[in-house]
Amino acid sequence: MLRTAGCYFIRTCFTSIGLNYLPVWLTLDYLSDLMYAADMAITLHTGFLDQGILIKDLTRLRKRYLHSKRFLFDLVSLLPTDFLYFAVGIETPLVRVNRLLHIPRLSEALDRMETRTSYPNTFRITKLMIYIFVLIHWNACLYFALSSYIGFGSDHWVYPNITEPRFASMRRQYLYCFWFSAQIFTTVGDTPLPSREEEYLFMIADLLIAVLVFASIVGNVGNVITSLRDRDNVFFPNHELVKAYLRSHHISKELRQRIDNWYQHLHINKKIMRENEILQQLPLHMRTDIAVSVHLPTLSKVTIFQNCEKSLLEELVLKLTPQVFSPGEYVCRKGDVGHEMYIIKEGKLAVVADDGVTEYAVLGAGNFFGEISILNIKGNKSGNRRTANIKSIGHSDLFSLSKEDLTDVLSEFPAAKRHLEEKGRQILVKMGMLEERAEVEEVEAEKIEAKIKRLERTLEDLQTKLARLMMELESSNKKMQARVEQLELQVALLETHLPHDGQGGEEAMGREEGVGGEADWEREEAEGEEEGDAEENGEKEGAGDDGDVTKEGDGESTKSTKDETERVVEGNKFDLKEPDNLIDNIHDKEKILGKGDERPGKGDGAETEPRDDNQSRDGELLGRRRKTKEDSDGKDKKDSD
Ligand SMILES: Nc1ncnc2c1ncn2[C@@H]1O[C@@H]2COP(=O)(O)O[C@H]2[C@H]1O
Repeated sequence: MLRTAGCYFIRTCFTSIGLNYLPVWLTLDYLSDLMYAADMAITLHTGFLDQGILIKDLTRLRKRYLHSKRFLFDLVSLLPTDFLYFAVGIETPLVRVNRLLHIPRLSEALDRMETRTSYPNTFRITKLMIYIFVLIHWNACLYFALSSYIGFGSDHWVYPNITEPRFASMRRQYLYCFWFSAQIFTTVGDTPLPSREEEYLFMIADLLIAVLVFASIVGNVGNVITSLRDRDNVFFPNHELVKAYLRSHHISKELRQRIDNWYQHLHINKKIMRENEILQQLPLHMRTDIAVSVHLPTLSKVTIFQNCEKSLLEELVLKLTPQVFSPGEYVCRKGDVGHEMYIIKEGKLAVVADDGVTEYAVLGAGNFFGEISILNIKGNKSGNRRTANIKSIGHSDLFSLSKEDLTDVLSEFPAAKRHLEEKGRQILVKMGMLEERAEVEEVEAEKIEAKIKRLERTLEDLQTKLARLMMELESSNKKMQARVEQLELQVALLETHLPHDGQGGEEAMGREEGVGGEADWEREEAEGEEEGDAEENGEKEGAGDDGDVTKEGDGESTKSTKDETERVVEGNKFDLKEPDNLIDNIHDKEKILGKGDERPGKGDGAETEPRDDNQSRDGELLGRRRKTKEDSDGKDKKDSD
């Protein structure tokens, strides 16, 4: 594409160059045609993303390409217009003007490269330079063509006479035109004054384009510089701001020097401090992958994490915060409250005495420290305070891990926690800061606490069960009370209808029959209900059992509840049998009444008839009652079976 953009114009405008190198141009032309054809074939087979899914289906790909504007451009640009050479002659490259339709592909290709390159700013500047170069080249070609049209050397503005040996060579022709064009586009403006209208028009157009070119150069370069500064600001803390702050607060020269050194170290060694902030925009899984690939080598050097599962490391790696300490700087001081632990990525640190000189130990890459004060080790006399001073020997690169994050991670990985605690305990023992008796006491206290918690839980369970039983007992009592009241009512009704006055007439007996019938029916119904309730209770118990499967001893308690419920139901049944006895008593009374009728002196012959009627009715009534009772007994029996 670049070749087309460059060569087409040079061949057309610089006719001598075009003709002298004709075989070269023709070879290049047909080679580039072949490449365009290959490009079309590749485009036809290149998959595309549809809603994030890569489409590779050839029919869809073909349909998409053949219906696109790009296909139209590609097709027109490849039309074999070269056959027109036979008509206009081989020295007229204008017949291939359609090849210029490929030029938009150049910008497409450059844009695509820009998104992929690791150096976007360098690429942007290079792209800008290419565009400017092509523009100056085209303008140089047009200037030479216009000079040729006006006449070489006819005035000061046009290209000098090419018959002069100084200006005859092709190289000189091209270089002069390019220089002339570059002067216009860079707005240097040191060009000969135009004298003809065509020349003025050419210059006006060129100067207008030049303004745009210049503006775009300034704008693009400015953008690149700004984005470089932005990148620095994102990667590193803003030094300028800090400097201004330090100046305004009259900070001592020595401290300012230390801060400057620290900034220099960050920049020189490319220590990126705000990586968590930068990566924040990415989805979590990508962040994890990046963090794992960047920091895993350091973490896997740390002894406690060497045998850890990958998932633990992945969790940890996201929570690490990089920190850089300068030479002689204290990372922590003895007696301070500990809020984080540190893992050494690079550099050396010393465990020093309070004088800051005596070194107890030197820690290097892969070591960690600061865990004792944040782990709550039992028996640790210093509690949550730092047990030692840690001083950076040179510049040191550390990862800090906050107490909360460490506790979070370790709660899921007890083996790592034990390992850390063990190491901390060893140091404490060495320093004589571990109170072993206190440790044992703490363990005991923990055990007792756990026991109390267990007992509290058991007590709560028992209380729940007791409340349930009480409720059941109360409901059974209510039912029994209701039943007793019902039966008392029945007895009272029956007693009021017993013949106190010898008027055992039809009316009384009829009512008695009705009442007795209702009573029996009610009894049966009530018994049915009672049994239904008992069954329901049984079901409830069953449900209760299912719900409590995890609780110890529930089986037994449920069983006892069931027994009690059965006992309650049995009690009800026992009570229910009472009315039957009562009814039997009533029957007996009726029998006596019947017999009373037969007693002498109770009536004359005239009365015998109706009495017989009464007697037979009474007999019927009794028979029916017995039948009802037998039926109900039989039903009871069946039910109980
Ligand atoms: N003798 C030692 N050797 C190695 N590390 C130590 C020694 N004494 C203290 N430390 C570490 O220094 C840290 C200081 O803060 P911490 O007490 O939280 O945890 C301490 C240990 O991790």
